[in-house]
Amino acid sequence: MLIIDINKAYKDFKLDVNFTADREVTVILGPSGSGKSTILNCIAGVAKPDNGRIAMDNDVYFDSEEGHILPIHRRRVGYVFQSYALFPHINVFKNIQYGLNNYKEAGTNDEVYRFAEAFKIEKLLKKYPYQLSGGEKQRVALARSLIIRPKVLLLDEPFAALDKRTKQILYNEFLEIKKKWNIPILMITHDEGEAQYLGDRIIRISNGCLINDTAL
Ligand SMILES: Nc1ncnc2c1ncn2[C@@H]1O[C@H](COP(=O)(O)OP(=O)(O)OP(=O)(O)O)[C@@H](O)[C@H]1O
Repeated sequence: MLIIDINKAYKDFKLDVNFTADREVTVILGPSGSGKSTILNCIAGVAKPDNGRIAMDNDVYFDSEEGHILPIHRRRVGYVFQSYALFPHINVFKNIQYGLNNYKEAGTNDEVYRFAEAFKIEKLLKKYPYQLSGGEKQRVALARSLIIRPKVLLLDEPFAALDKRTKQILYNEFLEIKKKWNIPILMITHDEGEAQYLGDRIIRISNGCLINDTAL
C-alpha cells in the first residue's frame, strides 16, 4: 500500500493531503493549479515535501521526522509526465533503455526489445521522438516507465494529447497493464468520463486539499 501524508508550501500555494492507495487505479481529479502534479512529484522524488511521510509497503520514500529521503533512483517509481517528456535527441531504443540506467538489476538491453514488442513499438526503435505520433509517444513513455519494474506507477494526464480513436485503443491497453502489473497506479486526468472508465477510485483535490474520495 502506498501511504501519502504530506504538506508542502510554495509562495502562493499550500498542499496538505493524507491518503493511501492500494494496488488499483486511483484517479486524481481537480482544477488546474490544485496540486495534482505536486503530489506525484513528491512521490517520485522530483519535489520534496516540507513535512510528512511517503511510504510504499516497507520502503520509506520520505519521512521528515526521521530526516529520511530515499533518492529518486532507489524509489522504483515509474512516471509518465504530461506530454511524455521523451528525450528529443536520442532514439526510441535509447529512450526506453534510459530507464534501466539506474536499475541494472531490473533487466538487460534484451528487455528493451521485449518491452518494445509488448507495446507494439518494435518497428520504431530507431526513430526519434519528433517522428512519432501522439499514441506512439505515449507507448514509448509507458514502456520507459515500466521497464524498471516499478512498484508504483504515476501518470500525469497520459491520454490528454490523443485523438478519440487512439484514446479508445490505449484505454484498453491501459486496462491490460493494470491487470498485469497489479501495482498502485495514480493517474491525473481532467476528464470525468475517463476517470470513471479507467479508475477504481476517484480522489478530488481542490486548493491543495483532498475534498472527496469515492470508490467506483
Ligand atoms: N516549483 C514551483 N515553484 C513555485 N510554485 C509552484 C511550483 N510547482 C508548482 N507550483 C504551484 O503550485 C500550484 C499547484 O501546481 P500543480 O502543478 O501541482 O497543479 P496541478 O493541479 O497539477 O495543475 P494542472 O492541472 O494545471 O497541471 C500552482 O499554483 C503552481 O503554480
